[in-house]
Amino acid sequence: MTEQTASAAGDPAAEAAVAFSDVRVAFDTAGGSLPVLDGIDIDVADGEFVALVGPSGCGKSTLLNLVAGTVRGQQGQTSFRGRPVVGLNRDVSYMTQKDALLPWRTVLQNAALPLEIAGRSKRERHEAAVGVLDRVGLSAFLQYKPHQISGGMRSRLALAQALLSQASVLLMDEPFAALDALLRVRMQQLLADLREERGLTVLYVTHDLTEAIALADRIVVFSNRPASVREIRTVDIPRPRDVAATRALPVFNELYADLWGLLSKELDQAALPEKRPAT
Ligand SMILES: Nc1ncnc2c1ncn2[C@@H]1O[C@H](COP(=O)(O)OP(=O)(O)OP(=O)(O)O)[C@@H](O)[C@H]1O
Repeated sequence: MTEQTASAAGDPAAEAAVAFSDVRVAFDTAGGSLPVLDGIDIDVADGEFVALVGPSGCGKSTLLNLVAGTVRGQQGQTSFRGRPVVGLNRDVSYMTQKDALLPWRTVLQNAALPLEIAGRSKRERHEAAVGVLDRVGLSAFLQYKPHQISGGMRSRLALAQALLSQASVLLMDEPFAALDALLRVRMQQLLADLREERGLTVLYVTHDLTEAIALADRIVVFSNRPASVREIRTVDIPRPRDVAATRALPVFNELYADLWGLLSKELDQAALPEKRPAT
């Protein structure tokens, strides 16, 4: 299952929706230069779902920021559909850890925003937004403002917004972390279904290995910061998937144990200095 290159098949450069080539990123901080990404090489094929897992703070969100064009590396290249990302990338939909809902707009108006920006008619916007809000379970809250709904509802609204954008590439940073277990599985299923329907490419950061296995075609495991690609695993579960049912598959347990072992090793290494006996 291990792959040395991150391309799914064939010529990666020709197929890649997103490509990181020897990307290095360091941030200037009060304490000096903080190396975050260390020579990242990953190709994400068009229509592929790639989950990014790794220790907290290793640089996963930074990787999404490179694709969104809000961060630039000091070395290497991040490409989007064959072209280097040099400024804000408006061809992706980015669901960040903190939602960007407009407080003065209703749930319906927030959801429809991407369609408004795309110049769709009022009627078209309304119909599409109502349909997706229904699928995320918010149809009873169309006229509410963001501060009037719960954290979990806000993240479902942010998901609706992302799904209503016409972008074919979704960047998702722990999008379902605020949801309870049952709702999380339902939203994962919705994402999996829409991904099949629309052939979406998804780059998905998560700390939840269950979620990574249930949704992804491949899972990239990162090292501690500065992050390098530790391993890439292919998820050999046929699609379309019934998200909840994936957990009962033998391959699920095997992969979970494998990923858990890889991540535990990283955490152990990060903890090494504290493990040394006091002298
Ligand atoms: N703009 C910035 N300026 C300075 N440091 C930054 C900046 N953005 C991120 N960092 C630092 O870079 C490191 C990696 O951050 P990042 O958010 O990419 O990690 P992550 O793997 O997504 O973390 P988590 O899993 O906890 O969400 C962290 O130490 C963070 O403090």
